[in-house]
Order: sequence, then structure tokens, then C-alpha cells
Amino acid sequence: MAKAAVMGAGAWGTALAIHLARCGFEVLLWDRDQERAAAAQQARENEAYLPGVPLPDGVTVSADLSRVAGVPSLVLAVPSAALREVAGALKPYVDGGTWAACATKGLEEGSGKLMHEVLVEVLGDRLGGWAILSGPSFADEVGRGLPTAITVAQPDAQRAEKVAAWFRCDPLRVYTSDDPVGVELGGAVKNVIAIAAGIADGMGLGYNARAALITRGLAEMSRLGVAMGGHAETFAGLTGLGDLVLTCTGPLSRNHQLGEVLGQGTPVDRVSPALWRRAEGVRAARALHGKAAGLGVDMPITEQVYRVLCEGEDPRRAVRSLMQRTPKAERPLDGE
Ligand SMILES: NC(=O)C1=CN([C@@H]2O[C@H](COP(=O)(O)OP(=O)(O)OC[C@H]3O[C@@H](n4cnc5c(N)ncnc54)[C@H](O)[C@@H]3O)[C@@H](O)[C@H]2O)C=CC1
Ligand SMILES: O=C(CO)COP(=O)(O)O
Repeated sequence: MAKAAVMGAGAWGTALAIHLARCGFEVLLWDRDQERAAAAQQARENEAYLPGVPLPDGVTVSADLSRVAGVPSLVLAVPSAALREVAGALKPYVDGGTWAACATKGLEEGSGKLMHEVLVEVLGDRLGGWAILSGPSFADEVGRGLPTAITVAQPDAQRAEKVAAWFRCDPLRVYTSDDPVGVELGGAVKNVIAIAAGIADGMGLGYNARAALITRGLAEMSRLGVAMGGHAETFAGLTGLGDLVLTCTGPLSRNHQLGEVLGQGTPVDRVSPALWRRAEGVRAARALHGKAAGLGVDMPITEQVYRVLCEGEDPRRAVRSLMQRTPKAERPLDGE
């Protein structure tokens, strides 16, 4: 039986491990926490992160990293803040026979690097190959076997196809892309826009405001993505528009949930630490703030989310600032 290892036993890692077991893999699900790993292995359920979804027989949960040695298919599903550390810890256990799919959505804070750049920097010379996995995919729904479409991205089509094939069984439909920059950037920016949409919903601003945020969020995502070397059309796909629609409208999104409590008037320092930590958009807003400024790209919604999260801006003032910007012609994919 083919073997796979999923790094990170949070909601997404657990859902992907369950899915790979469905596709016929014998899966090691690695949790950094020994006690939690033992509890999930015993209960056949990850009660802490994906409650109510049983672990199939093909999934073994363990905190023993050395069990990754010799496993050819690796999936990284840790938060962006942990990717460099976890990839570094994997060094002794991977070799040219190991291929890695990175399912993390975000940018490295400080460096502003994309996740595949971090992965290649740390493990690139050891791995046989890598790809990015992204798209509109709530872990809970994938875990429960609901139909989902995702994208696997790699500049080389054959390599993308090799990794996409791991995930190709019901209920996942897996597309490929040759644009990892665009695919990844979409997944990082949508988290920030989902916070904005959550804020608007929390303030009761209505469906019109939400539609405007999704559309103008797509415009700023595309602007930055193209400036970074991504392809404009990628942002109209699953990993751009698709994931924006999901997380800006779906109450399951942690980023949307965070925005909603802020929009309802909870001050930033009163937000539950777990929600703050689990919303990738917080780290992405900080990273994108620097990146957009460095590249001279205008990202007004991201900028206002950054101000609300990091500078204590009142969401009502943030909305006013966005509404009072100088009127201009609408050029959705490359203009202002
Ligand atoms: N939950 C979802 O529906 C989806 C999440 N993602 C992405 O997957 C990544 C992980 O998200 P979730 O699983 O939802 O997060 P989560 O909050 O459910 O779980 C995070 C997991 O990472 C572990 N972790 C945290 N710091 C660590 C470290 N330093 N070393 C090792 N492990 C560490 C935690 O113990 C926990 O098991 C994020 O980038 C997220 O954007 C992508 C698609 C769907
Ligand atoms: O990326 C996701 C779905 O595609 C999950 O979104 P949240 O991290 O906002 O929950």
C-alpha cells in the first residue's frame, strides 16, 4: 500500500489525512503534541480540531517524526508561522524519493516569502519534487466527504500531475496549474479579505457591501499577484475568486469569524486567542502590508484590515476611508 504522511494534525491536516486514506494511502498523521496524538489515535477522532469526523483505519496519528523516514508522499498542513520550523525538522527524514505537497495558506511574516519559497529554501535540495495545494475547501466538509474542487500548482505540468494524482478520488476534483505564485498569493490574500467581509457582516452592512469587498478584494489580489509574477487569469479560478467567495460568505471560515467579532465591536485585545491564532489573515495582513508597499501596489482593503488588526483603527472609520477614496474607472484585473 502506498504511504503518505501529513504534517500538522489541525483541521486541515486531519481532513487531508482522511481523504488520502479514502484514496487508498496508508497515512501517518503527525501531531507535535504527544498526548493529543495518542488521544486521537485511541478515540479514532481528532476531537480537538475536527470533531465529529471519524478517522478511517488507514490513518495512524503519531507524534514521532522519525516515522516519516522513507514515506514518499508528504503533505504539509501546519500554519504558515510553523512551516519553516517543521520543514527544518523534517530534514533528516526526507531524500530524493520524497515529494511534498504544501497545503498551508499564508506568507512568512518578516520575509514575506510564499510557502513554496520557504519549502524550497529549507528542503529543496533534498526533495524529489514539490507542489502547492489550494482552493475553496473547508476542512470539515472535505472530512465529511462533501464534493470539493481544489488546485495543485507546480511550474512543471508533469510534476503537478504527479502530486494531483495523490488526491484524485471522490469527493475531490483536482485541477492542476503551472502558476504556484498566483495560486499561493490568492490563498493568502483571500484570508485578509475574509476578515474584511466578516467585519462588514458583524457591523450589519449588508450583502451589497459583501459583494463589493469580494470584487474589489479580487482586484487587489490580482494587482499584487501580477506584480509578483503570477498570471492574471489564475485569480479568476478556484484558488482566487473561488476561495474568496467561500471564505467571505461561509460562516465556517475562522477569518470571517474573527472579522465578525471585530465588526460587532469586540476590541482587538479581547478577541479569543485561539481565534486570533487560527486566522491566517492576521499574519497575512502584516506580511502583505509590507509586501504591497515594497512593490508599490495599492491594496486599500488589505491596508484597512491591517489598520484595524494592528493599529487599533475603528472599523467604522476603516469603512469610511474605503468609501471616500477618490472615484475612478473600474479596471477589475489590472487597474485601480
Ligand atoms: N481549516 C481549513 O478549512 C483549511 C485550512 N487551510 C490552511 O491550512 C493551514 C493549517 O490550518 P488548520 O489545520 O485549519 O489549522 P488549525 O488551527 O486547525 O491547526 C493547526 C495545527 O498546527 C499545529 N501547529 C501549530 N504550530 C505548530 C508548530 N510550530 N509545529 C508543529 N505543529 C504546529 C497545531 O498543533 C495544530 O495541530 C493554514 O495555513 C490554513 O490556512 C487550508 C485549507 C482549508
Ligand atoms: O482556507 C480555507 C477554506 O478554503 C479555510 O478558511 P479559514 O482559514 O478562514 O477557516
